[in-house]
Amino acid sequence: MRIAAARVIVTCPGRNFVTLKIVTDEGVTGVGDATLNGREQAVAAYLAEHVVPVLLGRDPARIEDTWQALYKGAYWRRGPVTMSAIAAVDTALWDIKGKVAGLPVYQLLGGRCREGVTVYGHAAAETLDDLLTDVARLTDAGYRAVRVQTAVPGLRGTYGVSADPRTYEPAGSALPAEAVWSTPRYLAHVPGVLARVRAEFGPELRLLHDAHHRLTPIEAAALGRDLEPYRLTWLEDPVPAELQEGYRLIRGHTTTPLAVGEVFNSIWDCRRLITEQLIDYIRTSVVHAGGISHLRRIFDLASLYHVRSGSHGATDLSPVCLAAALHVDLSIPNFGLQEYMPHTAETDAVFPHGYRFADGYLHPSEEPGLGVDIDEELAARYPYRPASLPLNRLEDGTLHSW
Ligand SMILES: O=C(O)C(=O)C[C@H](O)[C@H](O)CO
Repeated sequence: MRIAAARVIVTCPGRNFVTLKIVTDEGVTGVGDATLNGREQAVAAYLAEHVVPVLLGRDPARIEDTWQALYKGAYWRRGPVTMSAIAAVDTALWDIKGKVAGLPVYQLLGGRCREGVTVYGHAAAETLDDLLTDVARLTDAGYRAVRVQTAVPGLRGTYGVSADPRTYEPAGSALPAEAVWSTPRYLAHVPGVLARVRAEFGPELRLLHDAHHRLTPIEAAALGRDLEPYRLTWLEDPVPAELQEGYRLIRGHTTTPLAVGEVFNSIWDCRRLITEQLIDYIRTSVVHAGGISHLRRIFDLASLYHVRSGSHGATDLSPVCLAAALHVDLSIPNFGLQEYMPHTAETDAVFPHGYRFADGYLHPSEEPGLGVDIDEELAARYPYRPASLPLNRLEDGTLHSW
């Protein structure tokens, strides 16, 4: 069997997604997500110009060899654009392999390690009372783990809080919108929020919080300490992760578990944090960390060091990525949690899929392959719309991490 065609499909059913569809000379197809929020066209061009020509005529069964060819063959290794493009190819080839074998991909990865994939949902609101209502919405729906974000009084545009709590769309305008940030206000506000949610919902509900790369290590250490009484499952992205020594400093001061990795692209970004046991959850995703093959490699390394998976799963990762993530989640020994934000009805229609949510768990499709596809005709009705992630400024105007 040979790869006969590979199509790059950019569509915007409410938000932009980039999908690669590989077609073999025997008519078997596979799909892979290549969406990089706010930089979609860079990956689309990388795929169309530099990857598709290399794929044509290759044996689709040679997944690892193709991965190595794209990684080593570029010479310019790693980075989000390259690794998202490689991810799309890798994911599509696993999809094809599953279809050819007549098995869901998780069976090819070693089979089930659990009955379902525990997911966490997102509760977010402007006020504490509305937040409690939103957490209740999720627990009523069966979620066992909830990420909790609120607006910080006095600040415009706090991360994670949108007008409609059921949607999360940070890339809301063609050019970057600007939000305002104050670490002192945030640090004064958040512990009270978690205290109230814990008091209201009791000890069983797993609670998470995302600082979204905004703190310094010592600020994060103080927050981690303040949050200890509320027994978080994790504090996410406490500091920008370029300076990984920062995690040692945080670790030295708090037992609040730490999660990071959604912006990481390769095992090399994760190695130190994992092998020095500076984190508890690694949040790399299929789409941004080189596909199913490379994600497995990262999670295998993590398993040696008591680090569990906690894959990124915001709505800017397409249903193709989520479907693939579930096959990985089901088959690894050190699964932790999977992030889950349901996509809109328009997105779900463009990406028909067989995964389903029940009682706090997601279950992958039992169809051969990944159990997800793209309806190309429908996708063509939603042309690309430029959309940028926001900027964040301190109250005095200084640019800060968003
Ligand atoms: O899901 C999360 O934890 C995020 O932080 C989501 C990111 O802001 C989002 O994927 C950026 O595109």
